[in-house]
Amino acid sequence: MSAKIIDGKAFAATVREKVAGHVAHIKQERGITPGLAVVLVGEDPASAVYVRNKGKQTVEVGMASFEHKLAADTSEEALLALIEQLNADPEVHGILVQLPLPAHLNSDLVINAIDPAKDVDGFHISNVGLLGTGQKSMVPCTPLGCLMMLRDHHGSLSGMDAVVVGRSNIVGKPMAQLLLGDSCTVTIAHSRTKDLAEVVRRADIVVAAVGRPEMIPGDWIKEGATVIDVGINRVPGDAGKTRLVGDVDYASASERAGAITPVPGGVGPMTIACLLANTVTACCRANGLPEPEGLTA
Ligand SMILES: NC(=O)C1=CN([C@@H]2O[C@H](COP(=O)(O)OP(=O)(O)OC[C@H]3O[C@@H](n4cnc5c(N)ncnc54)[C@H](OP(=O)(O)O)[C@@H]3O)[C@@H](O)[C@H]2O)C=CC1
Ligand SMILES: Nc1nc(=O)c2c([nH]1)NC[C@@H]1CN(c3ccc(C(=O)N[C@@H](CCC(=O)O)C(=O)O)cc3)C=[N+]21
Repeated sequence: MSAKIIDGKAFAATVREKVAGHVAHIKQERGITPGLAVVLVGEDPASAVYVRNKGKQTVEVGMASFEHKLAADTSEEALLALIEQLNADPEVHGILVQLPLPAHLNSDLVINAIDPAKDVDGFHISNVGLLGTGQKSMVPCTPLGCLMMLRDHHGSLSGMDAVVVGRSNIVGKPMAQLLLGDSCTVTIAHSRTKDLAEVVRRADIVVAAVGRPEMIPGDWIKEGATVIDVGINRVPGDAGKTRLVGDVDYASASERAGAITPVPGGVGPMTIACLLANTVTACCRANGLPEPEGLTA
């Protein structure tokens, strides 16, 4: 079988179009411009690219973008003071602190200082708890984007066997919660999992979020399964350049899968689109406006 390619780039464009429609409506009805603040600490070039892309797309959908770039040696007190200021700023509806933070900063402390209502990453303990108990929350962008693509492809996910490879707080765990919420039978695998190949072979849905280039070979994929590849790994390419690959060996996996997301052009663009969607949702909730439909979990 040759897999259907799930085009995250095209899907993300439709999400951004919906977001732009809601933004225009909110501006017209209430004179409010949804605003997203992104905080970057340090000079990591890859993070700087993401932050620039986010800022550009934020402006493109009609929202206000506030970028705060802090030196790598910024103190915890200074970062917490900025977060306090953004929490209090009525023009800021969403706050994202780019991770990972430099090692001298306690990221749990920093994230939990964000007003949960403005926590568009969905990483604050309140949002994690709300998601885990099936209550309305801010849902982490990457898992939300994956869920949107899965629902679009399958309709209902009820009763499907889903395997999430990776158990990070930002991808693996919230992904598993969302799949459980959609009534999948969920397995979370990680570096200590015994016989990962056997676990992955059972799956109707495989979500790979490991951070190891092409570690999942095609022969682990059940015939016809849906593969969502979250991994973003930069590896040496031709002529001294680098290229991006996922956590799944795309060439062999697409021979067996029913559907698969590419890297680049899969989960990555959906992550940014969902960040914009969460910002509009946060703005609506903050202003007592009806929630945008089709943009939340
Ligand atoms: N497309 C997008 O928008 C995004 C992409 N990413 C990408 O997704 C990937 C994962 O990110 P993130 O969750 O933050 O990564 P983390 O490093 O936080 O987590 C990786 C997880 O993979 C598990 N793991 C590591 N090695 C193995 C192995 N050999 N077999 C099975 N499991 C293993 C780890 O297990 P253990 O817990 O036991 O150590 C851990 O749970 C990265 O490539 C990252 O760049 C991340 C965020 C957004
Ligand atoms: N607080 C926080 N929230 C995040 O959501 C967050 C973060 N920190 N730190 C880093 C990771 C990573 N991440 C990506 C977002 C978009 C692409 C993306 O758009 N990727 C493009 C390719 C981009 C390129 O060419 O480099 C694609 O896959 O097609 C990738 C990765 C968000 N993260």
